[in-house]
Amino acid sequence: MLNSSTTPSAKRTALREALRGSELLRFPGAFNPLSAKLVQRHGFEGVYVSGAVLSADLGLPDIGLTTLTEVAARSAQIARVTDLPVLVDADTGFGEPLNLARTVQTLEDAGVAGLHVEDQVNPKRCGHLEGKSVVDEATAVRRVKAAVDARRDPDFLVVARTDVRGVEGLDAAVRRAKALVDAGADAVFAEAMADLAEFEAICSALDVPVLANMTEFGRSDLFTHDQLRDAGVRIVIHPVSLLRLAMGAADRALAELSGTGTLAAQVPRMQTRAELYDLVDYAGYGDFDSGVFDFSLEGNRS
Ligand SMILES: C[C@](O)(C(=O)O)[C@H](CC(=O)O)C(=O)O
Ligand SMILES: [Mg+2]
Repeated sequence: MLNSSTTPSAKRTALREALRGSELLRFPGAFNPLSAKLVQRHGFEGVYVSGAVLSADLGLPDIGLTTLTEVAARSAQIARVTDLPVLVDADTGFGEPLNLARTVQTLEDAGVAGLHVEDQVNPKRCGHLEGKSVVDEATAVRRVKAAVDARRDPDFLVVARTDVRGVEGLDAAVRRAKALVDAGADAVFAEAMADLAEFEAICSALDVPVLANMTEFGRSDLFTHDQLRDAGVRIVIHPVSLLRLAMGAADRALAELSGTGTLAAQVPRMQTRAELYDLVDYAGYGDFDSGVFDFSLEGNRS
């Protein structure tokens, strides 16, 4: 009922603990708090909050237009309803290193377990597109150092994302990643690796966990969890997948409604009222106060 049953600090500690093991941690991207609940229900290890989803949700392109306030507010709403650790896309940190320090503390206050900050030049773009550029090593290192130094909870996870692979190739990406680890990064987000061999190479070159991004319509093939685990990857995100699926379904349904005047044929594909009520735990509210949930769904169409 209401919120997560555990504290932000406990979620961070649990994530640290899980990263000390050897399992692959799977973080689907939630496009709202409700979908985060669904992610937890399906037994995943964490929830990802994607910048691409957050900006698309606001009807904006993913080019660094969203603000820290918007990202923190959405992240807090999502973190509040799940017991899972939440990892947030902090883009380039929302400013200079000092802003990045503030970003870390604001996201700590939002109750999330960690963030990733990338080494792209602002305005940033999707890491799987042409034409992105990266900052020099000193600037990238300063970003990560600022993030690491600013955190007050030592378990808050600072993931350094490097976009160097798509710009200068794998060797340069590995060199950049090593510099970011030396600067204190807890993990490395290896963006836009071309194939599994590249994931293997970067995983074996680093002694911190590596994150893989299985975004659709990107540069990397969609490897399975088994393939990624075997390559040494420790965290996988599916950042935009649920939004793409939901929007695809909404688009098709609207076309059908507009064309036929009814959604009756779509009903079998919908989340049912009972499923929705179960996910938001109406019953728990009824246990707390029987006056709140004293109706039955009997007699409703299923
Ligand atoms: C991971 C990512 O940063 C995101 O915002 O979700 C994007 C995803 C995408 O645009 O497909 C990325 O830059 O890869
Ligand atoms: Mg992003």
